[in-house]
Amino acid sequence: MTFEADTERVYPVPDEPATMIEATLCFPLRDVGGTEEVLLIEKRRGLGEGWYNGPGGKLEGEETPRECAVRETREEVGLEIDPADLEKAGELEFRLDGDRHTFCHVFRTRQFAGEPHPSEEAYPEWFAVDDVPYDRMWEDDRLWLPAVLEGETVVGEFRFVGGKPLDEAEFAGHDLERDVDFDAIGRSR
Ligand SMILES: CNc1ncnc2c1ncn2[C@@H]1O[C@H](COP(=O)(O)OP(=O)(O)OP(=O)(O)O)[C@@H](O)[C@H]1O
Repeated sequence: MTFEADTERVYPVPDEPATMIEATLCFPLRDVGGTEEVLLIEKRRGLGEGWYNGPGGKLEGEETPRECAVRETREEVGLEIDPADLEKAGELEFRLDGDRHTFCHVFRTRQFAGEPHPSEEAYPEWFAVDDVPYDRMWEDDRLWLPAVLEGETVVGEFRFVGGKPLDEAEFAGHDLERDVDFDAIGRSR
């Protein structure tokens, strides 16, 4: 539920459902003999099944986005990350038929321990950053992920239409801002 303040009272905005999902994506990066690589997962179940994405998922309980990204990366591919080593790289809002559907915090890191291994939910695979399989990913990824992999920051809104589920909806438009200083606006958590 979101609220809008006027001078006298605070009231709910009727067209914003209370069900918006808050989620994370995490992109581990490494250098192999001068080639920059990113760890993606092939999602084996749930939303976006069969597509590549970063490790990630929905916030649970009282955890912060950073804690969620660490937990999801551990659960999905077995890498251990210190939350302080995650760099906030983006905030993405996915809208479905005009309603806010998912708000996603994007992180990247070069510091992690362990070797990625498959889980029930995900099959991990390293890709050169200039050979990312955008044709097997969410349609919006090609619009913001290249910037994230180049070390930039992004804030974007991506609009889908055509009813649920989100991964069967049609991509209809977007707005994207680059070079956002998340520390300066107090949004690096
Ligand atoms: C619309 N365009 C999109 N583009 C890129 N990424 C998108 C996305 N829409 C959702 N995502 C991400 O997909 C993951 C699903 O979350 P995830 O918790 O794995 O969902 P799933 O339905 O499988 O639920 P479980 O928690 O496994 O039960 C989560 O990181 C979320 O940010």
